[in-house]
Amino acid sequence: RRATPSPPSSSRIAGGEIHPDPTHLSRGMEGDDPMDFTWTAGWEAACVDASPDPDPDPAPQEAEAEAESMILVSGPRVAVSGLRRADCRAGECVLFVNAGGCAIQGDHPSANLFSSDSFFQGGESIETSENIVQGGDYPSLYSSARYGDFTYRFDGLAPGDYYLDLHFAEIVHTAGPTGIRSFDVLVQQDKILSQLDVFKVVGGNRPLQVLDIRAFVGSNGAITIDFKGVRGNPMVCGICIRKSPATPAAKLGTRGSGLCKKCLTDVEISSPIQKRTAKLISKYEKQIEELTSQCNIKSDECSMAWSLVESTNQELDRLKMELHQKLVQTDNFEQVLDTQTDQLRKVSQNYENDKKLWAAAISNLERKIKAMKQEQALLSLEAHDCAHAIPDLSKMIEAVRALVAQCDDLKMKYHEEMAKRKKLHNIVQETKGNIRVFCRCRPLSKVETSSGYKCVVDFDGANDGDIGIINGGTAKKTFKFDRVYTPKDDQAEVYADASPLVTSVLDGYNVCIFAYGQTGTGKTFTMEGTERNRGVNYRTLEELFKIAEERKDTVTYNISVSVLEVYNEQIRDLLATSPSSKKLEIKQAGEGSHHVPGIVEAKVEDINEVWDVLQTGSNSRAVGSNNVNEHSSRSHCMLCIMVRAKNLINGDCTRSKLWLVDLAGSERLAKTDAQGDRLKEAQNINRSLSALGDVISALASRSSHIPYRFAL
Ligand SMILES: Nc1ncnc2c1ncn2[C@@H]1O[C@H](COP(=O)(O)OP(=O)(O)OP(=O)(O)O)[C@@H](O)[C@H]1O
Repeated sequence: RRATPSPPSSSRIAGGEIHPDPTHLSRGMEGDDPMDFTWTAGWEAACVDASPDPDPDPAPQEAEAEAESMILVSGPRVAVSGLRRADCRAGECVLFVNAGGCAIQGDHPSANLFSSDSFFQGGESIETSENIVQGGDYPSLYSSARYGDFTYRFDGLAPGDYYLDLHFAEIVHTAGPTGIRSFDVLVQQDKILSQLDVFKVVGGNRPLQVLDIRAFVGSNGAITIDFKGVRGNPMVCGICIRKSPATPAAKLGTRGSGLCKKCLTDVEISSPIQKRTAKLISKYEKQIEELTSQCNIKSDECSMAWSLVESTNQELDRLKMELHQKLVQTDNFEQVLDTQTDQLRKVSQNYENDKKLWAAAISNLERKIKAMKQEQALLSLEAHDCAHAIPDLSKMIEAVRALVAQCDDLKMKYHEEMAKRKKLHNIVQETKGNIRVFCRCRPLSKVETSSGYKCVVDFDGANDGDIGIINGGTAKKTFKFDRVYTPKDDQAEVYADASPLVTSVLDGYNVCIFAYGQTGTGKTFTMEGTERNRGVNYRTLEELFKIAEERKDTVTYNISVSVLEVYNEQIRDLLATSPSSKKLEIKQAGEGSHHVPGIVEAKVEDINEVWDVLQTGSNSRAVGSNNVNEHSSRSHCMLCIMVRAKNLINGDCTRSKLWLVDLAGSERLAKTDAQGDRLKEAQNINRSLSALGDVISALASRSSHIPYRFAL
């Protein structure tokens, strides 16, 4: 009958609990001798009765060697037969557990030989009724086993060195095959058996002992034995814990003796086990030698292989470097290629555009050539006709030359005539009088008319230059002028008499036009006028530019303008953008010629610039008010036009000035009721006008002394 691991019958399989025997262990721990267990009596008896196996069946050495190859540590030995009485060393034994089974009594009923299965955790108990071959003196030990993944933990042990004996038998897969079950065994967590395959070593229903496994118990007083399946479940039949004898097992030295670990002396070894151990050692030493020589060969091979690897790595590094350089070169080439591709694309585009343009140009040229050919054909015909007319052409050329000569002669005569005209024009002006006085009477203003004022001027003799002042019904008082303008005469008529003087200025003569009269009589209106009704100033400059334009082929003119104001005998530059601390003064440059050093001379190119200049001057002019005329100016405003002329034919240069003056009001002091600053202003105005009158009188009477200085 074969044992089966599952499902076991309740009577034959116990659950996986820890079942320490407190009685045994407490007694063992409490007593002075830890081996003083009741069940050890059975062992003692067994030892006494022990007798050599009459028919020992020595295990094949191959099987032992096979089992030893699974032992990872030095020291343990293998027995391929069951436990015999002769092997029992009761003096050393602390505990013998019948794994998976119950307690077994020895020859003395009072003492157990093996304790029942306890101290385990996990696994199941199994047993078999089949015969255990080579089962030794206690085959029932191998009829039961703990089966599965399980652990044994033995507590309460005195610290020190112990030996463990493990008893195995394959009682489940008794017919194999090899490798159906293999497992590891760890003692105190150190693996001592690796992939133990009991069937492989001894076959089914045969005992296998692994003896003398060393274990050290520390202060925790415990030994743990872990069984871990590699393939299938592990199983164990018995565990024996033995106290290490006082003299520990010595390492074998020479054949038949061992080296004591404590005293390092040779100890005689005579037991068959020790002999076998020595044999194994010799065998392993040979194997070690062989392995060492193989290892050396392999080391040399490794060394060579390593050198090869190193040289290969160096070559690999070199190749990597080369590859990197090639990649960099490739990148550079790609960039250059991209740039050149772009350039090529642009060139290609330009080429296409140029091609189109050239095609259009060629087409255009072809059309033109065609037209020119037609024209050339016509011209050929005309040329043919002209060839006949060449004699007439020569005559014509002669005639043109004669005309050119005649033109040059006429041109010379024209200039001579122009010079004469200029001279005669100015003689005429002088004949009219170097000093001419015109009188203009303005119309009554609306305020004056609505206030009931009446005109007291008689214009009956106006055409002859006479005006009469009707004075309260008595005989009228008559005054004579070079010309009288009635209120009906407009600005253009007033300017008509000033116009010839402009020609004189451009011919190089100095001219002065000024307006004189009481406040509010129309001086400013006459000289400046308004934007819609321009006065003498604007019209004069307009005429200047007009004549200059007419003469531009023969004379170039350079015209500049200054505007100044005389107020309270102080000169102020009305074109200066910022007030100057320097006092301006009139200097006499020659007889009848004056200038003001430092004054702004604004160069004007056309009449629009002139108007801007006149407006600037007009805005800057000092204006106040008094009770005669609210907007009357109390300063003399003087506009000076400087003309520089260059005759392009004969190179003559002239400089001349035209003064256009708007004098301050000439009313009498008593009539203005002026006081304070206004009185001072009026006094200065009257004094300057009086000096001007003296100059004019002296000029008119051709006096040898002209009192210019007082008038300055
Ligand atoms: N011929 C005219 N026709 C119409 N209105 C005129 C004429 N002359 C002057 N006036 C007007 O008379 C007023 C005074 O003229 P204006 O200011 O020219 O006098 P003024 O002599 O310059 O005075 P002041 O001495 O105070 O400068 C202005 O309103 C002006 O428009």
